[in-house]
Amino acid sequence: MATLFEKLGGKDAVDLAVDKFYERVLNDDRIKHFFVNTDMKKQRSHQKAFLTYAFGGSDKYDGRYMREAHKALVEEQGLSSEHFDAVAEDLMETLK
Ligand code: HEM
Repeated sequence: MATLFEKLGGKDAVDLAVDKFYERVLNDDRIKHFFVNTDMKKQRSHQKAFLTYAFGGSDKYDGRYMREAHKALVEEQGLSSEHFDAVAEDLMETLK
């Protein structure tokens, strides 16, 4: 049976969606400040690996766990659910 990853269009589709998504995030005044010290080349590649894994396109993900990856942002920069909602909205707009 085709995986969700294949149904969504595979690598090309995920790559394009992630690139467009971060373009939108970095222009979003509600959340762009969280990314000022982030290496966006690495970030895009981590996110592609994570989504490929989440959609069933690979069976391993070597990146950090989500809680660990965002711990300092929560504790030191006040990352909260309102920022999550902004990210979710940007993702929905990207996929329209
Ligand atoms: C469903 C929600 C989210 C997912 C799936 C997600 C996914 C990821 C992944 C895969 C990484 C890379 C982990 C690694 O380095 O191994 C990461 C890092 C990061 N995320 Fe998220 N994220 C989410 C929500 C958010 C939100 C709401 C924000 C802030 C508005 C955010 C800001 C960041 C930043 C700034 C980093 C890089 C941290 C660093 O530079 O070390 N994320 N995220």
